[in-house]
Amino acid sequence: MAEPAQTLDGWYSLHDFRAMDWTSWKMLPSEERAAAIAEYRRFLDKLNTTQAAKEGSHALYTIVGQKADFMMMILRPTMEELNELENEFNKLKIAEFTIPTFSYVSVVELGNYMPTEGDPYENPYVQERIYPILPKAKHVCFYPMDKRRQGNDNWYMLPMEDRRAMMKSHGMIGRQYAGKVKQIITGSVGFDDYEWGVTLFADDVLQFKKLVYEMRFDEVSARYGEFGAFYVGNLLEEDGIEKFLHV
Ligand code: VOV
Repeated sequence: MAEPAQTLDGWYSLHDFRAMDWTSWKMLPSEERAAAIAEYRRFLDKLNTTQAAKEGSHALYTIVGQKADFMMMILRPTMEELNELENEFNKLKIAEFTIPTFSYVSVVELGNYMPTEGDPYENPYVQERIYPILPKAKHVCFYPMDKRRQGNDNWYMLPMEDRRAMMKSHGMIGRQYAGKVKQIITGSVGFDDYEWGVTLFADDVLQFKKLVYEMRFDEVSARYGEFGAFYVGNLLEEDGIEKFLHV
């Protein structure tokens, strides 16, 4: 049996994609719409308080294309907290006008392909990576992915040294995008339908295409990567919520 990679696991993650039911939303009297927006903003204020205390993080993006209208990504120390927040959102007035289109449950993960010194959970670099405060980047890109397990191309049958060498090459490509793209890799084996969620943040949306394309030529993606649906979106600042929901 090949040696499994050890993972360092941080905050639990929920990506929640919603479409808006604009027709019903438009039919709501304007004062009720305003009250629903105010209630949603109070919910976001609560998330902001948690984030300021570094007890979790969240991000809000509009989604381009028909797969969804917006996405909330929420990070919390426990799965229970994620579930509570999901239910809390679903009980808000605004949720009555949203249609869930996709969700993804995972946990922020760092592998041991690039070893660190000492107790990794005490390492400030590791802590920053597995308990990340999500950046206010202008754009987000999310997709789930697997490593292939087919015939001769079975990632999980490869010796550790081979996988480590390939992950090193992967990391070298990624490093060229330092300062342009921030990646958060969340592990979802046992939690959701793919093995990882890839969430990328960038101010220049074109960098997603350049990075993902370049990685397609790298062995670990070219030979072993299998991908789910891609979502791309634009930052929804809290003071932009009213404009987004204006009808
Ligand atoms: C922004 C760039 C960037 C950088 C710097 C980067 C670096 C690294 C390093 C150093 C490591 C290994 C250690 C660890 O942290 O686990 C990883 C790990 C991983 N990556 Fe990555 N990755 C990037 C970016 C990046 C992208 C764009 C993708 C999607 C692949 C594609 O083709 O679309 C990806 C995937 C992953 C995955 C699924 C894992 C876990 C694989 C496993 O088998 O465990 N990743 N990644």
